[in-house]
Amino acid sequence: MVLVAAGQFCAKAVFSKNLEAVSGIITDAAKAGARMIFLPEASDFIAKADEVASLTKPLAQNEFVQGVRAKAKEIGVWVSVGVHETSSDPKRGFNSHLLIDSSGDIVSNYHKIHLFDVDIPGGTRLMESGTTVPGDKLHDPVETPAGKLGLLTCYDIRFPEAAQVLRTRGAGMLAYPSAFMVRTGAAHWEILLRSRAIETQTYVIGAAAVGQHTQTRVSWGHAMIVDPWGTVLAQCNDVSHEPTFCLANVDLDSIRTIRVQMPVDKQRRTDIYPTL
Ligand SMILES: O=C(O)CNC(=O)[C@H](CS)NC(=O)CCC(=O)C(=O)O
Repeated sequence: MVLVAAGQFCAKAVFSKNLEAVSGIITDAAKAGARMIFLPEASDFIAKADEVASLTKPLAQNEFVQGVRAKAKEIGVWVSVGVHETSSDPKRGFNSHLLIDSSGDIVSNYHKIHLFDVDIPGGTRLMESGTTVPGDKLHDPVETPAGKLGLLTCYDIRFPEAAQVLRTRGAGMLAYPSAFMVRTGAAHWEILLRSRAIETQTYVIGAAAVGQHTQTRVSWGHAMIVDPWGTVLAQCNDVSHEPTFCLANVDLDSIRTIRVQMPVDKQRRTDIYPTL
């Protein structure tokens, strides 16, 4: 059994404030026994669309990233965290999901492949591709203290193929650092996390941004940890938008048991539909 934490807080446009918030989450979750701490998408900052390009930095010059790496090393925990990162396009950066080990080293850096370009009349309009370059690959799952972890991000959760590919490559746990809209979050967030967990028979960790980031930007929160049976083991509430986290145990034996009892991965009809 390995205790892990899913964090929730409200990032704003100031890196140092966001670093303070996640440092508190990392310290307190580690004190509670967590060995891996998952933080939301865009934890370094969430700002108005026209401010994103000027705030986005190379990882080496991002004081938020350097601060989280130092904290992970100081406390001796692994951290998954979403941040912005410059690309070769001066106007648009990557939406990066970093996995940092307990030495403070970045052991994987996944660039979100599905961008949130959505226009719901009377609801959400957000064009992520205006500020972001899509990634072009999925990375192999990484061996961590809580087993093999596959990295995805937020809107990627609507594309079950990506989860399935990581499961096929050995993932026992999938992390989706997120900043879901309130409207889509209320309707879909928990169902999507639980669906991916049930289909892939993996733990699914949804660290989540919460609350009012800018005048027009609000996130749903409800950070949660789901087990391979689809049970919500832990979740943060949306009553307070203060930095917080929820905790649950990852049990590698339970993954094995469920996969033996219901061997969906061996029962795919790839004679009828394509292998991913
Ligand atoms: O770029 C940033 O600052 C942070 N990125 C995000 O918040 C991204 C892109 S706008 N949000 C989502 O993907 C929400 C998905 C969602 O809400 C859904 O799938 O329903």
